[in-house]
Amino acid sequence: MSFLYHHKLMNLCTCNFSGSYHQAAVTTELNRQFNLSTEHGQTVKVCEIVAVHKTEDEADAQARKTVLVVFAVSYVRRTRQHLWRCADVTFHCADQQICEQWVQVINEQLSLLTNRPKNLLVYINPYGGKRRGERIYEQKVAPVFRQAGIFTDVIVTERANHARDHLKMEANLDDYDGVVCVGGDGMFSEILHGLVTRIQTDHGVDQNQPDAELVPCSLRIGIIPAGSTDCICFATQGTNDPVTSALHIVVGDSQPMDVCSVHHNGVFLKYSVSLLGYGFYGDVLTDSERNRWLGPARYDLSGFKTFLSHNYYGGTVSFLPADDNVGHPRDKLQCRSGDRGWNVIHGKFIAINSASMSCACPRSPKGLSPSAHLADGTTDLILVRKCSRLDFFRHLLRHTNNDDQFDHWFVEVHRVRKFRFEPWHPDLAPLEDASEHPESPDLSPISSLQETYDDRTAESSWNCDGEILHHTAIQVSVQCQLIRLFARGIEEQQDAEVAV
Ligand SMILES: Nc1ncnc2c1ncn2[C@@H]1O[C@H](COP(=O)(O)OP(=O)(O)OP(=O)(O)O)[C@@H](O)[C@H]1O
Ligand SMILES: CCCCCCCCCCCCC/C=C/[C@@H](O)[C@H](CO)NC(=O)CCCCC
Ligand SMILES: [Ca+2]
Repeated sequence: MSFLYHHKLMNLCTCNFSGSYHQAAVTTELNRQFNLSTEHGQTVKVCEIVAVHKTEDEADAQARKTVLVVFAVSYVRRTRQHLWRCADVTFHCADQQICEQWVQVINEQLSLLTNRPKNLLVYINPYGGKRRGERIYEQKVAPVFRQAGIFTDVIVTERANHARDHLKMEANLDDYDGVVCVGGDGMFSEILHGLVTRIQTDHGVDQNQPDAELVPCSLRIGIIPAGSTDCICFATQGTNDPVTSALHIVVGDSQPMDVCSVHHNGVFLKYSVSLLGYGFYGDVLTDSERNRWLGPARYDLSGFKTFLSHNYYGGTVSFLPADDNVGHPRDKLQCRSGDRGWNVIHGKFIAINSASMSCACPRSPKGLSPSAHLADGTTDLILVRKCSRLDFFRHLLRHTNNDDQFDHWFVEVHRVRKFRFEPWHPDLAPLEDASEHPESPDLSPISSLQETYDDRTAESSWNCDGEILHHTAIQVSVQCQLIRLFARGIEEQQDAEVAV
């Protein structure tokens, strides 16, 4: 369709619109993004149109005692805090033919947007979060997909790992443009494992090889949040709202994302995209699994209990820093036993967290590592050393306000490509904890093995995106941009339009 033809059609339209609601003053761009603008100064990009359809405005026709031809454009309207809504703008015109031409042209323009999915495979976890997955999908998401003309095959899972196994072994992936997960981070993890494992199997890649070059997934994943934390959704969209997610899927957004592969002695354990946490977050998760019946509140209860128990764990962390992070001013680390770029730290830690994305969620809107990037091939390794309860409380509190949670003597953060962790075993424990912070008043160097023996026998577990890992000694490697989501990262707030 040529620019001239557009232009002619638009002129015709401006002449013929009745203008009762919105005048159609139209501007054009050559790159498929011709805009519809209303008298309110609002602009609708074609790439943000959900659907267009002819309708009848009977009430208005009766009031005016005339037959009006009407077409409605449903489009993405940005409201507050990254929320997207589907809004309608209605155009009236007296001429049936012009109206049909408009609908046809807009539909033609939409069909040129090849990034939009047409067929989706949807998995719903009916037991995630507050057990509202099915209702959320039927009431809020399915109508948006229907409106956008997207075909769906829907599977409501019957057991844990149903979705993972179906993707791994049964699903005919060629039939779909994407997979949609209705649930929380645990459900996302199932989809991730099913999809990544299937692709590697199809390409003959052995996931047990920590250095294997994994094949990226061509299918994008959409997340309809219906879980307890929904951190992957929140951190990639800025909100955990089902309609917003559905609209990001409809417009065909694409956000590449890093995935960490976790191995134990050369055996593949799990993938992680958000948090790998040993100590505090591992203990919170272990305790919370006993109280699943409490729903999302289980994390608050277990968080409180774990905070009170104030455990710390001995271990050795080794990591390979990302190139551009060498010499970071916040880096309090002096390289000890460097081995081809690896740094080694022995210590006692309240928490060891690896955040491959910000991990923003409603509990902590800026997340565990606010400036972590989604697709840069790195993960932020946060080491929280043994400190007083009050200090740890201050650190936690800073996740909820604007203060810098890394600005404590007992916290250090490194942007890394790989890391390893080895818990201390009594027979292997070093004689001295060489990495204790010298400025710390309550951390005098430990001189006797006996004094620390009890600490060193205790082990925590790893929280891997909300799942417990059954090994504590792990090797982690970031796989740059292994998957893509139907998301676009968090938009700058000034780009958002306020509702008219
Ligand atoms: N039909 C099912 N019956 C029981 N468990 C299921 C079923 N389908 C999926 N699961 C499991 O439920 C677990 C929790 O699901 P989900 O992540 O959706 O919710 P959540 O744990 O409440 O939220 P979050 O992970 O965001 O904290 C997942 O580990 C998933 O494997
Ligand atoms: C004094 C008030 C202090 C409040 C401090 C709050 C700090 C919250 C940081 C939240 C970080 C969430 C990281 C995301 C982890 C998810 O992969 C995982 C699965 O859904 N959720 C949890 O493990 C659940 C983790 C829940 C932790 C409480
Ligand atoms: Ca990253």
